[in-house]
Amino acid sequence: MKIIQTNNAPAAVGPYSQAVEIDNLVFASGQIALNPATGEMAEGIEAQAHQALKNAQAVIEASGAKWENVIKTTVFITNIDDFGKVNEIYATYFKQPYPARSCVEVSKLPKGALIEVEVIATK
Ligand SMILES: C=C(N)C(=O)O
Repeated sequence: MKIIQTNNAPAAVGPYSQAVEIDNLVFASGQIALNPATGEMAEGIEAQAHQALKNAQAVIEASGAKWENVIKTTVFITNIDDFGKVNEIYATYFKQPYPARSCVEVSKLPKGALIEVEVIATK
């Protein structure tokens, strides 16, 4: 098992690693829209979706896996009415054939985030 750590994504906001690699799989923790340079949360669902996806990509790339090799994602959003907006942005980060995905509405996310994105990739 290998722990992945990068300054190109926000530091963990709790007792977890940014990602854990085992065999040929990289399990990344959920990313919220904190700017890794400033620690500030992006504002609004669109900006948060971009930042959360960028953070997830930075973690995966820090592991040496390719973003194209993401196989499964989970998207947590605090308002399912944002589903369409999130899909539009999400689709710009992935090419077909898309990874498997679950998208769920949750009541609250850490630090008041509107979205959290979790990914699993192969190496
Ligand atoms: C942001 C997280 N991934 C967490 O708190 O677990």
